[in-house]
Amino acid sequence: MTDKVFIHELTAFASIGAYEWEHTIKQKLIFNIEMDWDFSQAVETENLQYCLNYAEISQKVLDFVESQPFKLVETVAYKVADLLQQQYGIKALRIELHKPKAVAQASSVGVIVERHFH
Ligand SMILES: Nc1nc2c(c(=O)[nH]1)N=C([C@H](O)[C@@H](O)CO)CN2
Repeated sequence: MTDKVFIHELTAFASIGAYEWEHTIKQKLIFNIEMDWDFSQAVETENLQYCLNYAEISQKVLDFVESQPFKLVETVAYKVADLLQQQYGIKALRIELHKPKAVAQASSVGVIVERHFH
């Protein structure tokens, strides 16, 4: 059995792009994040302290992504995965990162990173 906490369509405005002109603007990045987490202690105690707090993680990701420039979406996805693993001890996660305006003819483009740390 695997329990998961998810965050869908978390939207950041970031300095992101491979080209110099992209760093004169902010662009939208949208995250779908899924994180493995055993719910049993939280369910036994009904205590938020044993949860993977989706509100706290959402803010952590936004603060990280919006506070510094990045060139590639791959880098953002890798660094967010590392951040979540290191700060919360998440054992497995999946990050889907969209840069929706990057290709005019596509509704969205981006990358998917999956990690299994155990
Ligand atoms: N795989 C990737 N392809 C592209 C990226 C990227 O980060 N990863 N970035 C760009 C440009 O920044 C683009 O979004 C702006 O035109 C192109 N391809």
